[in-house]
Amino acid sequence: MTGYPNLLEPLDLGHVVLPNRVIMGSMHTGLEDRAKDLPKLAAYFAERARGGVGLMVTGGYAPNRTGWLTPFGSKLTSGRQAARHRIVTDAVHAEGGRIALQILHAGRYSYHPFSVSASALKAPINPFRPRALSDRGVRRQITAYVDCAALAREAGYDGVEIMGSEGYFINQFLAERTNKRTDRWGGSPENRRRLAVEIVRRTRERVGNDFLIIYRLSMADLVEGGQSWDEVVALGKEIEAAGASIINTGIGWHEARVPTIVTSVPRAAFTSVTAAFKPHVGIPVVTSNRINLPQVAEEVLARGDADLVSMARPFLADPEWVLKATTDRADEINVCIACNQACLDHVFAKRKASCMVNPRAARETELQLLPTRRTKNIAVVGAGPAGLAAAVTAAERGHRVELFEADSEIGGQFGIARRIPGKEEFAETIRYYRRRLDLTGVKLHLGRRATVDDLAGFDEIILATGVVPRVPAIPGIDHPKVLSYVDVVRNGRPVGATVAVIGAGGIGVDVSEFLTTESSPALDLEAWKAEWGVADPTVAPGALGVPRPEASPRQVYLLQRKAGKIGAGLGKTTGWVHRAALKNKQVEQLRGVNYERIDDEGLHLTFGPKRERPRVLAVDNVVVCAGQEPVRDLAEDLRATNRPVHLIGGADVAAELDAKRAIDQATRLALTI
Ligand SMILES: Cc1cc2nc3c(=O)[nH]c(=O)nc-3n(C[C@H](O)[C@H](O)[C@H](O)COP(=O)(O)OP(=O)(O)OC[C@H]3O[C@@H](n4cnc5c(N)ncnc54)[C@H](O)[C@@H]3O)c2cc1C
Ligand SMILES: Cc1cc2nc3c(=O)[nH]c(=O)nc-3n(C[C@H](O)[C@H](O)[C@H](O)COP(=O)(O)O)c2cc1C
Ligand code: SF4
Repeated sequence: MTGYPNLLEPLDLGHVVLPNRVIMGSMHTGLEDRAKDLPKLAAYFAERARGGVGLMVTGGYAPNRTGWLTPFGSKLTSGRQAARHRIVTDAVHAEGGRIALQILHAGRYSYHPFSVSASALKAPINPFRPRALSDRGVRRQITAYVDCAALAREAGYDGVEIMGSEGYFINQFLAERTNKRTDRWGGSPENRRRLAVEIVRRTRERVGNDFLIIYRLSMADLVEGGQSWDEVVALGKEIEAAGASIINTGIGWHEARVPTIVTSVPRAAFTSVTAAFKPHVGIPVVTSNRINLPQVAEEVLARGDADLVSMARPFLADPEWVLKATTDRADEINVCIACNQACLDHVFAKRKASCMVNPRAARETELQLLPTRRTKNIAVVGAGPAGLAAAVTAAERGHRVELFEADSEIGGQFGIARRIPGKEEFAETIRYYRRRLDLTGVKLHLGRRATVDDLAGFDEIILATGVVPRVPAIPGIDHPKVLSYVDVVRNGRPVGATVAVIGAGGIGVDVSEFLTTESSPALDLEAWKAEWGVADPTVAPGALGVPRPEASPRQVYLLQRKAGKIGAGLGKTTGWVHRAALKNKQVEQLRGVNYERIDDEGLHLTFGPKRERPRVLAVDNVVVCAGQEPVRDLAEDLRATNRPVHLIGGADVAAELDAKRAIDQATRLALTI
């Protein structure tokens, strides 16, 4: 018996028994879009089925061209396409798994000029204005859903998930915000619900009773004009009566200005919403978002918040999540740290999704971990993310690996990142690697700055020596009030009440959050809800309240030379959250500045190419976050002795917030060395 009795309890759904309470939530990876990628998708899902997840849901497939999220994206509209999906469903079934296909009609979120919706109202996040559907047009969309579900059945899927949340087509009919119709598809709440209910009812009629219909129901829209709680509950009841097997939780429309999945969102932040909904229906209810560890999932289920938990990104990070939980190896789980860097940010950039902490995700056929044919003695220098990934992967393949780390702890800059409020999850990656070092038998030398002599006798030398903060050439940069981000965040050097942060890249943004936050809202759900204005959905429509951020203990100025926006290099899904957080904390952002000098008076600035508008910021401290320099001394020394070296991670390319590249590069090297 493991410590997760609720999580691992089977669920009898009549015609099928799920072996546990874990669903892998829907994620569009980009492998759905082309037939030639289906074998890769099959390998991706098969690996996760082997890992023991109870039920998986594919990324969204449009039921017709108008519902396409992007032109030539994923859709399931013909028998020929359905036949090709057999490779996916057979692979999953061969591993003893179950898989449902998600039907997602994007409505006004469709990124093409032929989009349709309830009304001709443009979404704030899409330049294309949709066409309002006629009555016949609405009926044709319903038929498309039903046909798509029938094709999914023909393709061997165990069910479908009807995507009714996140602001997509069905939501656009449900909410007053986007449905201004006066016919039988709009006006009253009953009329607005008609589309969703008809889709489920007619799908059940068509597919029969031995096929799962999951309905993803938006329980908290998090936008003005969203559904009231009474409407949410009434919808749930009607969806159940129409024949759904399971109701899944959807949180927040894409256009909402409340973060719902980034790393600063507390774990299991929205399960109370599912808990409020669950008593109103008799079918099993799934909860979702930011559940990443077995103990978190277990607590959610033990509290009775839901019958099942859906985890999406955690299965990118670790396909064996369930297997490890079941076999008392939770400490071996590679935890999703909710960075979005290789998954959602890739999808938004029209790249195929993967995972920062698991570069093999959705690359299973390409990046295979095969035992080495010739065991080598390998030295890895530096136990940051790059060195750790290289060391454990090489050792897992059968090499003898020694890892040298100058610091007294492993983790490199992740040891700094984890101290940023809202980035505590980064500690999980360090924990994961610590465990994997033990399991793979890597010989770790902590507190040992490797020298050329230490590296004699190894067949291969991998240098992952990382970076050091760059010191900009500003007059007065050696003034005692000047500190580096390492001094402040890692070494805990005292900082005064007014501070200027030089450099508004990812680290400058993080340091500003560090300086303006006393206790991390990510660890305090109520404080986080207050900061972002997340209210009780049973009282406030759409769960929208008034944001009330805690006052900052400091006045912080965040400065950059460039005129563009702060944190411009941050991902699309995370950058806006950081910018909004800094605004909440009244961090003054100054762009297009020239740093003239630093002295007892403070930081002297001018603005623009003509060095105009001189201004002195009378600050107690200046914290420098002005980029990094690669640490390559050892590489140069080794090359001078004609020893070949592999340079990886920050030591190879000193870019900010670049762990994704570092881990990917390290893993690929170790898989071939
Ligand atoms: C505040 C902060 C927030 C961040 N947030 C993110 C984020 O959200 N996303 C992201 O992708 N990245 C983020 N990063 C950057 C990320 O941490 C780095 O890109 C990543 O750590 C680079 O990995 P690395 O292994 O190449 O180098 P490092 O992490 O710099 O590790 C290098 C290691 O080598 C050791 N070393 C150096 N020389 C020797 C020697 N001669 N012998 C032995 N050991 C040696 C060092 O002590 C160090 O531990 C953040 C960084 C900071 C500081
Ligand atoms: C790369 C990516 C793609 C996604 N695509 C879909 C999708 O096609 N349909 C959907 O309902 N949700 C999609 N989601 C949202 C997830 O299903 C889930 O709600 C979200 O990631 C939060 O859960 P998690 O914290 O367990 O990842 C996607 C999420 C990610 C990260
Ligand atoms: S890239 Fe980041 S958010 Fe996405 S699955 Fe991996 S760890 Fe999680």
